[in-house]
Amino acid sequence: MSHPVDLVRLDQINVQFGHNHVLQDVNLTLHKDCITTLIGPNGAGKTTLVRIVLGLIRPTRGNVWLQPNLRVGYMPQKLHIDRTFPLTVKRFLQTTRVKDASQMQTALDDVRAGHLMNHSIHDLSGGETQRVMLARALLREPELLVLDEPVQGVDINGQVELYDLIARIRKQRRCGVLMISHDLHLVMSSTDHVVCLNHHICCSGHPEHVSNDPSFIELFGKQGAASMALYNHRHNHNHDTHGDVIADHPHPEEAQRALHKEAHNKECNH
Ligand SMILES: Nc1ncnc2c1ncn2[C@@H]1O[C@H](COP(=O)(O)OP(=O)(O)OP(=O)(O)O)[C@@H](O)[C@H]1O
Repeated sequence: MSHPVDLVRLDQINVQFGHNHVLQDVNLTLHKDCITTLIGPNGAGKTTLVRIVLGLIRPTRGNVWLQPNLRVGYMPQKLHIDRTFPLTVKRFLQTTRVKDASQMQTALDDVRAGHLMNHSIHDLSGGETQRVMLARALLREPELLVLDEPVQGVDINGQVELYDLIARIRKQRRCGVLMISHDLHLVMSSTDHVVCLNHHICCSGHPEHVSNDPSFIELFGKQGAASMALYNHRHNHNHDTHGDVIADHPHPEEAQRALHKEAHNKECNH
């Protein structure tokens, strides 16, 4: 089992805006080749935590360590470009330091948007816009990719595709990924590590472990938590013609327990 490579270490991070204590004693380590997803209710401090990682704000208290010269690719929540400002995808990608056409084409191909190079940025669908923003973040050849709600404004099929794409990019590039998500169902299959944040870290770990954690259930309600547990239920037992579980196969609960154990061992592929 190889040792995980740390990209970012946050130690006892506190952030206060006036009297608003937004982050309290947050410890978080981001690893190479590991997708970490931040989930939590509105106003929980997720974007604030991401901004700490990006160095956009300083914590009121606590330490931030980044691997020296860490290359970070950032995909913001939304693109704010005036519709009256004519801008092609190519020109948008050129707003990075990269001007090389083949590099831009590769980044677009990697997010399955190779055909959009000369399209106007204003005419793209929600899913296409997110892909182009992802391509722009990839142009930095990031060792850490930071994605703030990457599937916002994308229809449900597009959301599944985007999460698959992110998982594939991680596999290809072996970068670390930090993303914020509200998609309690969808995120489960494409993340290694979930951090449930509500000003402090309520619970964290492998998605299947977190979905059964009492503090997670308290935060998202039984229904939300149960739907995720259901989503994660892999059908690793057989039924007879009446629908009963066949005895010589593991009972679902036993199988689920075994799965948790296996999942703990496999977290972050290490
Ligand atoms: N620069 C700032 N100055 C003052 N207050 C801020 C600032 N940035 C964020 N806040 C406050 O901090 C709290 C957390 O905001 P943040 O955007 O981190 O939450 P979030 O979990 O990302 O929310 P959402 O899911 O709604 O995007 C909010 O109450 C917000 O108003």
